[in-house]
Amino acid sequence: MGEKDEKSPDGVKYYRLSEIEEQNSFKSTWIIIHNTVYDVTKFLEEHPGGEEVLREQAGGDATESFEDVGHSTDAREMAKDMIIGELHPEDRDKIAKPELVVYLGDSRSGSGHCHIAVPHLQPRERVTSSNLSL
Ligand code: HEM
Repeated sequence: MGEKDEKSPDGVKYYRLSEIEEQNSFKSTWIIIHNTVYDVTKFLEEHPGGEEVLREQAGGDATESFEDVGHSTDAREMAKDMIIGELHPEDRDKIAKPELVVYLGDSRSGSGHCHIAVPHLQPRERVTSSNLSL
């Protein structure tokens, strides 16, 4: 069945983003965290953070919200049981967001801002005032 049955060399199931986006209902709720696909349908009611926050991310990329909460090691272990596969490599760019947007005011133009998006920085490499030299 073509793309739907694609597997990586080590047998991991790949899902296309379009398939994942359809799993956003009570019957089936999938979320993506770090390109891994989780089926959280049965976990919704048990989630200590509530089912609403998971629903909001249903069918899409929840990496940022998941990391913003600072989930415990226990939570990460729990999540492993819900893994059903991975986001297809060709679709990964579609959910990649710039990690940092720098706003530089330009007093000469007077018209406001210069936006520089810096893509593909991993969270642990997030630029802070201590390692950013302007
Ligand atoms: C498979 C995915 C997930 C698992 C297994 C999981 C599990 C947990 C667990 C065990 C806790 C209790 C605190 C801790 O141990 O860190 C928790 C708290 C929380 N989770 Fe998740 N979570 C998941 C995804 C998410 C996502 C995607 C969001 C946001 C959209 C989220 C939002 C929260 C919030 C806000 C709390 C804090 C509740 C509080 O401190 O009162 N979680 N989660």
